[in-house]
Amino acid sequence: MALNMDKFHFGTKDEKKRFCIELLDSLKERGFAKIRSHGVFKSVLDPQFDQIRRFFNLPLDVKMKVKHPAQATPNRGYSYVGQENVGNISGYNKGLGPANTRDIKESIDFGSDIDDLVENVEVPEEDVPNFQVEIDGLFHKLCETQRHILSALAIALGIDQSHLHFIHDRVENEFRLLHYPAIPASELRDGTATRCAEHTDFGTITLIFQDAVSGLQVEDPAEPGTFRDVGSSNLSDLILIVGDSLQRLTNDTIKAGRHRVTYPPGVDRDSDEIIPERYSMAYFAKADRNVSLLPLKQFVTEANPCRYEDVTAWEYNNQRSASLYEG
Ligand SMILES: O=C(O)CCC(=O)C(=O)O
Ligand SMILES: [Fe+2]
Repeated sequence: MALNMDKFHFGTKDEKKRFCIELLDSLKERGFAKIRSHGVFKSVLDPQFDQIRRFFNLPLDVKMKVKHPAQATPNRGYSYVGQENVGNISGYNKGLGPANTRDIKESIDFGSDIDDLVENVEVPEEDVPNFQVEIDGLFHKLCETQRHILSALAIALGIDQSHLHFIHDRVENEFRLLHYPAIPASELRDGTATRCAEHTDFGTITLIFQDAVSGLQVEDPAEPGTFRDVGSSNLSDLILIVGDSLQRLTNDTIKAGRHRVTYPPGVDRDSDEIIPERYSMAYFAKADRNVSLLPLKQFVTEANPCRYEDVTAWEYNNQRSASLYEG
């Protein structure tokens, strides 16, 4: 069931509080939360998905004009199918070292226009008219939504909202558009290839929109190893997943949601059925690079001693990203 964010903005004091508690409960019980009325309207998302389709339908040599730079982070620009393999970190997460699963996806990443570490890689106007201006607009809109969600989580956790905002002050977030090409179901059968291998995200929170094909799955926190489908009956359902940085800051009070993208619900894995192409958008909120991810003092008690070492958001991000990219 989707939580209605109107209750947070316009509800009574009790309704607002209830929204915050239900949000936190959903993250703890299901590993994700689904949110409606989050401020990004269907009338914006529908044409945005069309624009994303236009970009990925361009010939490869045109997409390569905005290719991902050689350095792994921060993520900017276009990554071709096979360039990033999330499977390399699935094993890392479990302490097993790199795995060998290919991701069958292509993506393009953007940062904020005030990020002074790197320039944004911009899609030229002649390749997809209005693309960049709309992406920049959506980036800002999602940044606002992210701030409201952080406020709601702070209320539910009983911590200072302004502190969570302060550590995201420099907007060092990343916005990723993804295309998963159509493939025969049989290509995923032996496990050497997938759409996006299981992983946790590195930042604080991730906001995802997916098209009707679905295929996103989140691990059931109560049953590690069991992944459950997260369908989007409505294109504007926002799926919220917690990343490693927030798990660290809260000293495991909220755990990062392990997720992956695989067969859409209803596909017969033993057939040669073609899995339709899929498009999604993922907005990764990140703590400012210089912020320490040492657990906040409110979450460190005698019963729950500090579980993590002092590492900055940037150091952590780079440790995790190092194994992701091919070139
Ligand atoms: O495509 C999706 O729905 C999720 C993608 C994802 O998990 C990621 O890029 O980190
Ligand atoms: Fe992810």
